[in-house]
Amino acid sequence: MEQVDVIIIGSGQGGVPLAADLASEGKRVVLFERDRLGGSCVNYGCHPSKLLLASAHAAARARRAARLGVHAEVRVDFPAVMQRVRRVRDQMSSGVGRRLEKAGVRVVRAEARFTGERTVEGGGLTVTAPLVIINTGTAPAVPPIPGLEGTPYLTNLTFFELNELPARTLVLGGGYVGLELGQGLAQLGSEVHVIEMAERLMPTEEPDVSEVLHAALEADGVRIHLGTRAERVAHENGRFSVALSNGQTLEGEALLVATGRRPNTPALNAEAAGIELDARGFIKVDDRFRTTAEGVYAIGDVTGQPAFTHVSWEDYRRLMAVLKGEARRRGDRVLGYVAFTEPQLGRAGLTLEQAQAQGYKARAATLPMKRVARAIDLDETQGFFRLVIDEETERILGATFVGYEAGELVQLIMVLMEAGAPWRVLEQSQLIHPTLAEGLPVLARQFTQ
Ligand SMILES: Cc1cc2nc3c(=O)[nH]c(=O)nc-3n(C[C@H](O)[C@H](O)[C@H](O)COP(=O)(O)OP(=O)(O)OC[C@H]3O[C@@H](n4cnc5c(N)ncnc54)[C@H](O)[C@@H]3O)c2cc1C
Ligand SMILES: NC(=O)c1ccc[n+]([C@@H]2O[C@H](COP(=O)([O-])OP(=O)(O)OC[C@H]3O[C@@H](n4cnc5c(N)ncnc54)[C@H](O)[C@@H]3O)[C@@H](O)[C@H]2O)c1
Repeated sequence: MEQVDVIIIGSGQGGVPLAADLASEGKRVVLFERDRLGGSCVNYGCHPSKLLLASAHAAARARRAARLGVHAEVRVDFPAVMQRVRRVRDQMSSGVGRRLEKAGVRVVRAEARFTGERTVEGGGLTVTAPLVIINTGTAPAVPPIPGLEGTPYLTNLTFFELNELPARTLVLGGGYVGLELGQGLAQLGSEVHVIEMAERLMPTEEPDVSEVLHAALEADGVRIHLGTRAERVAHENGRFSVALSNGQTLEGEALLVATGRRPNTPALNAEAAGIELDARGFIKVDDRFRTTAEGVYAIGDVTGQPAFTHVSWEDYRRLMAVLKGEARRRGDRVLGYVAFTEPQLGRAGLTLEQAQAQGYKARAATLPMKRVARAIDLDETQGFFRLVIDEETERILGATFVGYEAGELVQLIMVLMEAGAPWRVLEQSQLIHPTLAEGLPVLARQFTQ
């Protein structure tokens, strides 16, 4: 058995910079990765999906330009779209490999499992270290639908290998993955059906968010089936047929399963190292990323926190500070995220309902995008800006922006929240005309009434 200084399992968003920084400090670092370097975001998540959406949105915007008096004939070269997706993805993944190599990290391309306290085995190597960091992320959770197993259904792991645009695509799940990829495929020319078991799309978001996204997807030709589940799947002669609990049967050449995630912990043999998992199999950590085993830390999606790349990456910075003995914590940060649908959903902090449930004397103001001059200029008037404040402290508690490029704008609110600024800062700001951001002081002014 070899002794090293640090073992990292998984080359996810936090694991790679941690490995590189610690190795650059002169530590002997071994990193295990069983799949492609760079984790889900680079290979199967954020980037391949946003590369695909860049093409899809270009097609949709070109079609929408007719409303502005500009008529374009749109022809999608799907193989070229997918070649670009894979080319850029591969460049990003190779870049991760070069970064690790340059920093002097010893990369073991194999699945890792614990064999004892802070002792890990993989690829024929057994190593032990005083510090072990788990960054193993999540995998698609595939529901046990009769007939599904053994069919060539797609998940985010296989979707980006598509070479031909499916004439009809059935998407199971109307959450982030289902809506981004479902709308993207529709804009590229597939006939898309989204099947969601909840009564609305994006059921974890506010109801009027679901309404705007529902209308936008329908306008792109997506057919939406709510409050229904797939009960049986069959695949014959290259065609899927999915029997729904509402009695309908849908057919398609592709079936994308996007029904949520499960933690990558079964292979870890965590109990051998004294690492406790929660009831859903995520690794239990405290506010300093410590697992129940001394010297073993976990970061990123595998801890069951909101599953976003920037959260995992920020975990890396905070864990580095914790390891240096600084009084840094895991939880004291503003959570924001974006769904890259068209229009986008940009979220920061708490919704009104969440704030009230936490005991705040919360108040919300909403401004429809059709009252923002720039949105009218662009003919992009779907959606709204919503701000939630604490009436007692005047602090901003959260925001929901649905609209054109709303994901860029919501970050302005995140910075104000991080600074602890009161909503009056927004209200008093003279922002630039005509921009979308100019709507924000108008929104904040509602609190003066
Ligand atoms: C389709 C899709 C689109 C997304 N888009 C966005 C987006 O736009 N923005 C955003 O912020 N987030 C997005 N996400 C979420 C984002 O991808 C994750 O939150 C992010 O990758 C953080 O992951 P992580 O660092 O926890 O680990 P991951 O990136 O999941 O990496 C974990 C790594 O550990 C490896 N591993 C697992 N078990 C073992 C083992 N036993 N031994 C060795 N290696 C192991 C895995 O192979 C993997 O490479 C998207 C996700 C999906 C599925
Ligand atoms: N832009 C982004 O940042 C981005 C994009 C994609 C994914 N992600 C991350 O990845 C995570 C996973 O995304 P996801 O879309 O896989 O999960 P999700 O939890 O967002 O959505 C899954 C949806 O599937 C539905 N569902 C579950 N089982 C079903 C069934 N049997 N039949 C029909 N519907 C069913 C759920 O009600 C839910 O609406 C997200 O929560 C997010 O954290 C982020």
